[in-house]
Amino acid sequence: MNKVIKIVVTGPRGKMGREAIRMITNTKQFQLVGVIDRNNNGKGLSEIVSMEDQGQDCSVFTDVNQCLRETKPDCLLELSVADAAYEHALAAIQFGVRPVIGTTGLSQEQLADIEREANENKIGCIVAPNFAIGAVLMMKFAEMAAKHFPDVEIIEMHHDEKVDAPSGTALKTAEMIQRQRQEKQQGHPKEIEKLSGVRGGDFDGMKIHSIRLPGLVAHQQVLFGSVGETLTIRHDSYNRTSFMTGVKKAVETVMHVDSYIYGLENILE
Ligand SMILES: NC(=O)C1=CN([C@@H]2O[C@H](COP(=O)(O)OP(=O)(O)OC[C@H]3O[C@@H](n4cnc5c(N)ncnc54)[C@H](O)[C@@H]3O)[C@@H](O)[C@H]2O)C=CC1
Ligand SMILES: O=C(O)C1=N[C@H](C(=O)O)C[C@H](O)C1
Repeated sequence: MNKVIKIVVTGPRGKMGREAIRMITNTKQFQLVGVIDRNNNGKGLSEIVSMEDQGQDCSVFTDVNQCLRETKPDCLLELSVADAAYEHALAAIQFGVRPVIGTTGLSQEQLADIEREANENKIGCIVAPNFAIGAVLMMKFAEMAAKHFPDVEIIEMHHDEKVDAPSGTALKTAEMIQRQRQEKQQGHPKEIEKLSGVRGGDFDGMKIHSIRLPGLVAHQQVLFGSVGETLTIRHDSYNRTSFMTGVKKAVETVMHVDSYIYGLENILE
């Protein structure tokens, strides 16, 4: 029989945190042993979130070190904000706890530190800018298309509570396209922005456009253009349950690896 995986969730009052707690509670081989919240140290989880459809209560911590010392988890599921995620991930690795990081907005330097610490300490760590299987396929398809279509623009659309722009998914998509695409500065060489920022952010000559509106969840279009044709690859997450298959897969997988992995595509068969 498989061993039960003991999990600490960060950001338990957040949109992803609440969904993840529901998934963990409904998964036999997972056990929620603690949560890390910005406030509410010493309270019970049931005092800070509605536990209607959830069976497992646990303690709330604000200090990551105290939480890891007292709860002794196998995995830290990070779903809060970038700077806290960095601190939580490094602390987890020091305690021998495997981080699964869904939080986006971490800098390249922060990710490089986490990668180095995980690899030096031989602790499995998975960073997944998007846990939705369809989003991972969208990125892979975009990477394939980029070999044939060097002209590309990325439009990502999210709810207006999102703090980081561009999204982690858009950045990861651009990185994957960059691996295949011939170097190219797109658009007219003498292009003039008459309104600042109107052509979007520049990633190695590719443009990324970020849209924020109430009503949206998480959506992205990758548009390729060539002579007389365009190709559009689009993914939509309509709710946060869409991310849970990937979260589950990442938590199960991180228990069997001893190094840093960036991107869910690297663990899907
Ligand atoms: N990888 C993926 O598939 C997905 C990633 N995300 C990312 O996950 C993160 C969370 O997203 P949401 O749940 O939508 O945001 P949210 O704003 O609803 O929740 C974030 C929570 O983190 C908490 N928090 C802030 N500082 C903290 C700290 N120091 N310690 C513990 N908790 C702290 C906040 O109080 C809040 O409850 C974001 O970075 C988002 O981009 C979101 C959806 C999918
Ligand atoms: O904040 C969100 O909502 C999401 N964040 C991730 C990102 O930045 O790519 C994943 C998904 O797009 C939802």
